[in-house]
Amino acid sequence: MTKLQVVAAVFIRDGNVLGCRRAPGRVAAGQWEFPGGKVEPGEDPRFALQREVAEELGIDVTVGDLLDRTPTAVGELTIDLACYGITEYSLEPIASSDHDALSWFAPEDVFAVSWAKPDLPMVRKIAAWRMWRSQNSAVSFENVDPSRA
Ligand SMILES: Nc1nc2c([nH]c(=O)n2[C@H]2C[C@H](O)[C@@H](COP(=O)(O)OP(=O)(O)OP(=O)(O)O)O2)c(=O)[nH]1
Repeated sequence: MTKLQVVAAVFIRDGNVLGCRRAPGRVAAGQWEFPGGKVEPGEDPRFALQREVAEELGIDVTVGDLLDRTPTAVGELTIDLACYGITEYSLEPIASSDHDALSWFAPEDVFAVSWAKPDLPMVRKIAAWRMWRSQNSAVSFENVDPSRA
């Protein structure tokens, strides 16, 4: 089975998380995911994520912690998806070359849309951040502890 190493960016703004809808004509069009893409052979995953985000969203980011890494079988492929928190970004993401919609989701609203299957472990963690936020005034990377999700 072919394994694809894919990296994805979890942006947080005011406690909301950025989701992107794959544009018509792309693999898995219409599904929601995080910005990112495939790691090239021999490439550092964090560097790959910076490169993909720059290509797709046209912005520079600082890549923080690995929040989730789960391999998922999708047809004949295994998607080895690693999701990293983005700690700083040069500009607000507003448009993407690969997506036809960008939206910020509160943790309690993440399941309002249909996510790509490999993204579900990360999305479940985000949904669990609601409990964490209810004990704290705001969610941010400074006070989200991924081990609690
Ligand atoms: N970018 C991204 N891809 C994801 C996610 N979840 C998921 O299953 N995928 C899948 C879709 C694709 O099969 C693969 C990544 O492909 P891509 O098309 O985004 O990557 P890329 O920009 O490097 O590809 P390409 O257009 O250069 O061929 O991983 C996700 O959250 N973000």
